Amino acid sequence: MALTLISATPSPYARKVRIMLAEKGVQFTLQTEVPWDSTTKTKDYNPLEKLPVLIPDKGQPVFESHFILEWIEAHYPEPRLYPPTKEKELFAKQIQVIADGMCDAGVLLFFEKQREQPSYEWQARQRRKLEGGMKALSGYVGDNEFIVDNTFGLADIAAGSALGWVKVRMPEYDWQGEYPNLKRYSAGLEARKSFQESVPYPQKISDKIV
Ligand SMILES: N[C@@H](CCC(=O)N[C@@H](CS(=O)(=O)O)C(=O)NCC(=O)O)C(=O)O
Repeated sequence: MALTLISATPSPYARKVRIMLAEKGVQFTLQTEVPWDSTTKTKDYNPLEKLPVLIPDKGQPVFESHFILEWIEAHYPEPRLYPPTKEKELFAKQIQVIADGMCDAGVLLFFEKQREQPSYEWQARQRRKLEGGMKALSGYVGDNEFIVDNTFGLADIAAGSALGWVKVRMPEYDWQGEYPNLKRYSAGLEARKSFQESVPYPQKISDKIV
């Protein structure tokens, strides 16, 4: 089955998908876009007009990153990247909720800063969510190399992608100084080939969006 992934250079959500496909050795075509520009093709495949979108050459487009990862694990089960028991799988998914939520808050913060009259209160609210998530991740990582059973998997893909995104998109946020264990954890993940092949970087947005 041929796969195409609609992605964007800074996208932490798309990076999760790129990392999982790479860790499973699944070949795919990377279609890099700016989802905020009128040139994007996302609306042709996702009624919510968001990337990532995974497009199999047979069947329906798959969208929403956490669902795309489940779809990949179901169709390409080896090597397993979801924990072996339901309880541990649910725990890994809860870590993904925290990681994705940090990115959601960070994205809202990023665009709020570009408004003609940014709301201080709204920025403070989003920053609290980001910082709260960071503290929670630090607690879950502890002194381990990986979060669930100290085995690389879904939780690390999600947490690692979120940390990599904050590092690029919010260089002023010194989470690595505040949480040395997260600095160590993130560096360990970024050394993996799947992470090295998908390092995020800013995109140029042409259209006015906020
Ligand atoms: N919950 C979604 C979030 C995806 C998302 O917000 N994607 C952004 C691009 S990026 O933030 O990942 O770079 C997008 O397409 N935004 C366009 C839009 O929201 O209209 C997921 O996990 O896939």
